[in-house]
Parts: sequence; structure tokens; C-alpha cells
Amino acid sequence: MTTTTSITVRVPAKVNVQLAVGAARPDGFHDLANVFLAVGLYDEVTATPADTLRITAEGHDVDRIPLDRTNLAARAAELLAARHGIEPNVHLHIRKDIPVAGGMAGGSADAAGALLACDTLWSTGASRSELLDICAELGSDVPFSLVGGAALGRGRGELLTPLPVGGTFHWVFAVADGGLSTPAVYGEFDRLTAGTDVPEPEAAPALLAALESGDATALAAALANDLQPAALSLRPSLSATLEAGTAAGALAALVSGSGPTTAFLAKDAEAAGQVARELLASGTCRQVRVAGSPAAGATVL
Ligand SMILES: C[C@@](CO)(OP(=O)(O)O)[C@H](O)COP(=O)(O)OP(=O)(O)OC[C@H]1O[C@@H](n2ccc(N)nc2=O)[C@H](O)[C@@H]1O
Ligand SMILES: Nc1ncnc2c1ncn2[C@@H]1O[C@H](COP(=O)(O)OP(=O)(O)O)[C@@H](O)[C@H]1O
Repeated sequence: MTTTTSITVRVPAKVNVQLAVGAARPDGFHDLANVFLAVGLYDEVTATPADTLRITAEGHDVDRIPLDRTNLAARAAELLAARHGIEPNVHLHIRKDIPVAGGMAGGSADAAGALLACDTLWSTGASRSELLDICAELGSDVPFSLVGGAALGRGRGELLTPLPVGGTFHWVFAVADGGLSTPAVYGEFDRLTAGTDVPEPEAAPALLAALESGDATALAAALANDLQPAALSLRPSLSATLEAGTAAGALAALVSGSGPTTAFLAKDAEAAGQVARELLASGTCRQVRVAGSPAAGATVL
């Protein structure tokens, strides 16, 4: 008889094809109309039984993520274990390919991955809705990392409605030096919008229709990120990256979420390769990545 000694879960990154941000709420969060699209860049989380909770990581920039119990993967294991009255004795190994602190939800991916891996390893039998509740407790973006595909996130982003996507979209991502703090970018949004009437966030019908039809040109025309002025204010050098990608033939360019990763929508796979080469040669970013979308959510391998 063989016993399963470890479980590996693969989890995608995201880009926000629309990020409409409302005014700050009394709890400090912002109500959103957050149109998430999962993209084919992945972290993997492997859960193995151990004597105590332990986190290890490999990949680019893992020196910038905590390996103690503040790691979102560790917090996911602890929350699940506490709900089921068991000890979170597990070794979680993170293989990181999603840029760290880049606005692509890498930490959220690791949290969703750890949750699904531990749930499978421990046979807790948690329902999908219990897993989604735990995800929402861990962070606003974590539920989407679990479900993947495309979805509209309301509330602070955690209340998801799946969205239909009618084709494959081709993206190039320019990875910047260093990260941007998500709370700092929301804080800068508040500063820049102070004294103005911030409208209720709404998903744009034209954007939802472009996703559904798989029309890259229509999606390019509808891409919108209300956090982009704040990210550019904190990191003005991103303007040059956006311009370089547009000059290289991207249909559209925007900051991914809170940044500093920038995202470029290309007409097809060939155009994406061309944009990637020219962006890298422009010297306006540290690294480029090409990825298709939509991508599946957290998946046990
Ligand atoms: C901006 C977005 C867009 O998808 O992601 P990133 O681009 O950073 O990955 C998200 O809203 C980030 O979600 P996430 O990173 O899960 O945030 P959380 O851990 O829940 O919150 C971190 C902090 O961000 C701010 N925050 C987050 C979500 C929200 N709707 N309003 C906020 O004001 C708050 O200051 C909060 O304390
Ligand atoms: N497992 C994790 N992976 C990445 N970052 C993590 C993790 N756990 C905690 N963090 C911290 O969360 C912050 C946000 O990182 P990340 O989720 O990669 O970026 P973003 O919120 O911009 O998408 C960073 O300060 C990082 O150190």
C-alpha cells in the first residue's frame, strides 16, 4: 500500500483588467469593482507532514518574503487547522514564480495554495464555501486565487461572481525593481482623491463584453486601473516602461493592480514575443514574462 506523503498545489497570478476604487470605508478598506483575470504564471505550494509548522521557499526574490508565521501560507494552514481542531504540523514549501510585492497577488496565491494543499493532506473535508471564508479572512485577493478564471470582486474584492471569457488573451508583464506596498498605494489614492467626489465603483459593461467575446482589441480599449495614478505617483519611472511597451506594439498598457509590475495586452502570441523582446531591450524594467489568460485557479497536481 502507498500513502500520500505530500500534496502540491499550483496557483496562478492575476492581473486586474478593471480596478474601480471607491472612497475609503470606515474600516480603512475601499469598496471595489475588481475585475480579476488569472494569468499563466504560477507559484506551487507543497505540503508535507512535519513535527511543527515550517515554511521554506525557492525562486526569485524569496529573500523578500517572510518565512515565519506571518507568511500568508503559514497563516492559511493555522486557520484551517484551528477550525478543525488539529495541529498545523506541516512543512510548506513555496516554489515562487510570481513576482514578489508586484501587484500580481503572489502572497494571496501562496495562501490559497497552502489552504488547498493542507485541506487535501489533512482530509479535512472543508466545503468550498468554508475554504472561501478562510480565504477572505486571509486577504481581499485570496478568494480569487482559489477560484481563478475571471471574476468580478465586489466589497473589498472578496465577494466573487465568476465571469465568462470567450478566448485566450496574451500578456506581457514587465517586472520592476523592488515592490510597492499595497496599503501605501491605497493611501496615495486617498491623498490624490482628497476633496473630490469619488464615484461608486462599477464594472464597465464594455469591458465585461470584451472578456466574454474574447476580443483583445475591445478589451484593450476598456482596460482601467484607478490605482494607476497612485502607483505612478509613488514610482514615476513606471511611465517609461508603459511607453516602451506601447511603442513596441502592445494594444494597451497598464499597471497591474497596485504595481509596480506593468501589464501589456498583445494581439496574439507572436506580438507578445515581440513586445517582450523590445521591452527588455528598452532597459525600463528588470525582467519580462509572457503569459496567457485565463488560467485555472488553485489546482492539486
Ligand atoms: C490592489 C489589489 C488589487 O487586486 O491587489 P494587489 O495589486 O496589491 O496584488 C487588492 O485590492 C489588494 O488586495 P490584498 O493584497 O489581498 O489586500 P489585503 O491584504 O486585504 O489588504 C491590505 C491593505 O490594502 C488596503 N486595501 C485592500 C483592499 C481593499 N479593497 N481596500 C484597501 O484599502 C488596506 O490598506 C489593507 O490594509
Ligand atoms: N507567501 C508570500 N509570498 C509573497 N509575499 C508574502 C507572502 N507572505 C507574506 N508576504 C508579504 O506580502 C506582501 C505583498 O506581497 P505580494 O502578495 O507578493 O504582492 P502584491 O500584494 O503586490 O500582489 C510583501 O510585503 C510580502 O513580503
